Amino acid sequence: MIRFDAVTKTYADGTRAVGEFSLTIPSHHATVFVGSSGSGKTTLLRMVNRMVEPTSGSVWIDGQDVSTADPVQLRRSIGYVLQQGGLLPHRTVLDNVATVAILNGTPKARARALASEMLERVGLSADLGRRFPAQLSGGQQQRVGVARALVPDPNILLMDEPFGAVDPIVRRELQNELGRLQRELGKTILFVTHDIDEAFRLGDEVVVLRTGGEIAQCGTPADILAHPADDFVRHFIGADAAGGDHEARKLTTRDVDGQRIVFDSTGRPLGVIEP
Ligand SMILES: Nc1ncnc2c1ncn2[C@@H]1O[C@H](COP(=O)(O)OP(=O)(O)OP(=O)(O)O)[C@@H](O)[C@H]1O
Repeated sequence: MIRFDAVTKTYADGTRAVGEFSLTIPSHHATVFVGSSGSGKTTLLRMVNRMVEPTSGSVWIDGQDVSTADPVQLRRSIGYVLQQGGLLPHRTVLDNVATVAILNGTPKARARALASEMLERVGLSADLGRRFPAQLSGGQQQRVGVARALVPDPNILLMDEPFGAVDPIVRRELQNELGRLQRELGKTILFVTHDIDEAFRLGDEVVVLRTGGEIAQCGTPADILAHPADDFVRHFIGADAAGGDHEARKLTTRDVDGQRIVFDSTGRPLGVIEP
């Protein structure tokens, strides 16, 4: 469980990125922070592994205040996947994936075996492990980023727009794979995106943020779709006919063969909401 307790963040230049933010994130679920650029999503995510220190307030993981944890240990115990993979360019893919396990004290051979297994698990063949990151496609690099984060078997996985830089088809594939992995592994995932469709597809719980890290609405995708809290949320999820940034669409849900399907205004199915 991750708990944000009245955290705020004002950067050195005076930018108030997060007002006062409190939220409990349940274990073994995927929680998605979604909001437009500058709403404070990344700032909040990075408070969890202390890459950003709150100006006031605290973040707790399973009852421990993270400000009392050793930051290096903390970061090694939490998986972190970034938009631009963050892979080490001069190390092979296999070594990239094995690195954190080695740093955590796993013997090299064992770490490499784990890395190889994890590459397969994220849908990459073992022989890709011998390549260097630049010899992979963007989608493959993101899979490597996910594998690398999972090798130390962290309880928590932080994902900051991990699929933002790949084309829509690959993006959809990666989302599906992550959904599958999550069903298998049951990690506590905190995922940041500005894409509401991605948020609804991946989140058990979705937190819609306004500027300053203010929570506009928090709930399951079905709750938010069925009962948007206000005009801001209605607009953000594209459910208002006025459109704005999003293509105008009215979303509806319908139960089909025991599954809850989301449809757009033209009747096109957008996806299935997991029960
Ligand atoms: N190091 C920094 N110094 C000053 N201001 C910052 C810093 N990092 C972020 N900010 C500002 O804080 C606010 C929140 O930024 P943050 O990156 O958390 O938002 P975000 O919702 O993740 O945005 P994006 O989707 O564009 O990544 C923005 O106004 C941003 O310009």
